[in-house]
Amino acid sequence: MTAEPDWVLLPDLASRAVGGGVPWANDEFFAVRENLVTAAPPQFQPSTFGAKGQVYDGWETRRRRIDRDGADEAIVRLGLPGVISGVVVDTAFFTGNYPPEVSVQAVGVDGYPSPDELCALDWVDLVPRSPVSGDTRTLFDVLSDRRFTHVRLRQHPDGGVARLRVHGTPVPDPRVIDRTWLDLAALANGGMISGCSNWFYSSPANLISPGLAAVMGDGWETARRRDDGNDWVQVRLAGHGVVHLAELDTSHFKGNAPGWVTLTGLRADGEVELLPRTRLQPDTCHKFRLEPGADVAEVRMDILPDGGMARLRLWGSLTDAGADDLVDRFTDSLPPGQNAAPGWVR
Ligand SMILES: NC(=O)NC(NC(N)=O)C(=O)[O-]
Repeated sequence: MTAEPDWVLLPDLASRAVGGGVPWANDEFFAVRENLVTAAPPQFQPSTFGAKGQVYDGWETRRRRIDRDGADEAIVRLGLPGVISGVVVDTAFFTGNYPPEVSVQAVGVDGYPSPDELCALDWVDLVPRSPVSGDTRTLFDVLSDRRFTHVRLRQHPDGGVARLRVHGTPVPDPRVIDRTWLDLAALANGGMISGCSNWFYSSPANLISPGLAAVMGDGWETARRRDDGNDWVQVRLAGHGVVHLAELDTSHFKGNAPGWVTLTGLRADGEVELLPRTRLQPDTCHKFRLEPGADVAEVRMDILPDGGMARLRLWGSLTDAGADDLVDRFTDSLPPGQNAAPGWVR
């Protein structure tokens, strides 16, 4: 098996789990476009026929009879706009009906465009027209430092794709962030997982995803440890900030919540204790007020000894340097010539 690129560990910016959607497709005769961004892996049961044909967990168009050199297309709205490092086109279970070729384009747009307005925009090529196989995940590297809000998948000429995964780094819009009180860990605010001891069952990015976890699989869960160590996860905050309140949510982890937790701030000049060893209860959202102290850019959560957690929220404020950094990340990812100097919401 060949190793996958590091970017597959970056969050899926298109996933429904982070608010992604599919506002438009030119055709979805056999299977609806929304399946493209379903967070769960695709499933298939043979010989399940609905009114239109075999049921597929993906987006599937009809067989073209005119314009057989044309393409079918679907537009995906990223739940987390950001810089894209790679896309995965997954044709799982599409065997006699996958597209021989796909291409992917993207656009970065302000506001809330309608499907008609999106179709009329100038799209940038991310993946040129490229071959794919049936029932296969095909990974495409993307080289761009621009912030995109929407992605368009084209199937040449028609067929079915189970999932489109768009991996990258969220770049929040500072004009709609309150720098005096925000969740410094949240993906939506520019927080990122920067290290993790173990993600056997589920991804640590779930910890800092939007909303509540609906089931245990929506959180982060490690394998059972059989040594004397402990599991941990590290979060690079939205920017340098001071954390005032930690929200540690063990919802759905009933027989496998950690026994205890600590929070440690990581600074260039060493470590600072944010939360001393504290007992946790299963299936409970804990809120702990922290002594506001040193500003930190990264926080490590140690769970003792192992287990799982649904969400980690670190509420606080950005320092001036942290706020400047967030604005720079946004302006640096705008297209050339577009130098919006965003004002802060206070
Ligand atoms: N057996 C099929 O999958 N046939 C067709 N697709 C569906 N969904 O029935 C087709 O023509 O691609």
